[in-house]
Amino acid sequence: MTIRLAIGLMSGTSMDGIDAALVETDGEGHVAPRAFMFFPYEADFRPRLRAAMARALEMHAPARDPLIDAVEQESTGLHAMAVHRLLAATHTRRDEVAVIGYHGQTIAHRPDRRWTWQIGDGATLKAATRIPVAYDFRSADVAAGGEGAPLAPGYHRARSEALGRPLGVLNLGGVGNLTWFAADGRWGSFDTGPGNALIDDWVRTHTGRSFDEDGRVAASGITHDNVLLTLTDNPWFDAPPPKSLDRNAWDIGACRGLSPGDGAATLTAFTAETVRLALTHVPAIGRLLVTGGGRLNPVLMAELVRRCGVPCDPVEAVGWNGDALEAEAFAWLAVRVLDGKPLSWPETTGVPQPMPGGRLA
Ligand SMILES: Nc1ncnc2c1ncn2[C@@H]1O[C@H](COP(=O)(O)OP(=O)(O)OP(=O)(O)O)[C@@H](O)[C@H]1O
Ligand SMILES: CC(=O)N[C@H]1[C@@H]2OC[C@@H](O2)[C@@H](O)[C@@H]1O[C@H](C)C(=O)O
Repeated sequence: MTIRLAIGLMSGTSMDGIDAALVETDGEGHVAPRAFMFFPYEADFRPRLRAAMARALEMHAPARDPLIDAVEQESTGLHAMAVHRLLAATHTRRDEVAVIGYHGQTIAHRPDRRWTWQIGDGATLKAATRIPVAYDFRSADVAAGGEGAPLAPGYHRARSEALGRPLGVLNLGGVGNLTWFAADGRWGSFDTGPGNALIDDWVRTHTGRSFDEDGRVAASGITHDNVLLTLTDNPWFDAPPPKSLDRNAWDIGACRGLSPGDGAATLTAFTAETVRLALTHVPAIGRLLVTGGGRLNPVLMAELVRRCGVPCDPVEAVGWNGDALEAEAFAWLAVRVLDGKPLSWPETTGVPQPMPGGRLA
């Protein structure tokens, strides 16, 4: 097994910025995270990104578009800067890094139409950093009939091997996704529903802040069970996995007319309820380790425990870094791209066979 140094870059569906992780790994069970940095997007970049997303969702299939092209070039430049700053902060020479795993920014995800669209120009990032770049991680899976997401589960499996089973790893980013490991060795993954996306959208619309810091807005309100029922009364939750979601699959319309606090409380309860519904599709998992920004929201965590009826701990409880985990996953996946190994499995995305993927610049 070749052990390499890799950088993972994840700019997730929360659109808050770029997560950058430096990891030493063989793309299997050897994983030594070395460093993590977060580069928040400037406030004026986020509306441009949202506009690119809105444009992409109107399209029948990915196509060149001046607005999207401009946002892509800007985003690629920001990722190049993130790499340079990570290298400088960790005193790492670029020739020590075997590969960058460049996820890119998902602007639309339509596996039903057999496409998924992450903007980010791998060739430009390679030219700017002079490090090989693995990118376009999801297309091969979707083209083969998989969901194209989630892709971090292989990394969750590699990291959790020593932790025992059963176990669930829940990522609460913009969208939520669950990786489950049963006591008998079975495993699987799928998207659970909105993570923080609706809470963020509501709080931005009603308070102007970009997210509900420490769940304070939600804590000031009460959950409207009738609205919660409307939100959960959706056949998507009954559908068995595999399944995945576009960030904008749901919107905050059902909460129209509620006070800021009540809307935030109801949407926070909704996110937790979607996880309870997700658990009805999998064997008993015993414990949930929670990663992603949602683990920092105490109202959401309390709702999770109450509704799911299992202990829910931030991944820090087992020594992982919940801000870095998904970026680390793309470093690990990039090393697997170099080695031509599968990135997804029938259990994780529903792809017919274990599926290599990604492109190399
Ligand atoms: N202190 C906090 N209190 C409440 N919510 C928080 C806090 N910190 C972060 N968050 C939430 O976490 C979100 C960011 O989560 P994360 O960084 O995991 O998203 P992401 O990288 O876009 O994820 P993904 O790609 O998995 O969708 C923020 O938009 C916010 O909603
Ligand atoms: C299409 C896309 O970008 N999906 C993301 C999104 O954010 C969370 C959830 O939806 C997950 O399916 C995926 O990201 C994680 C990191 C993954 O692929 O594992």
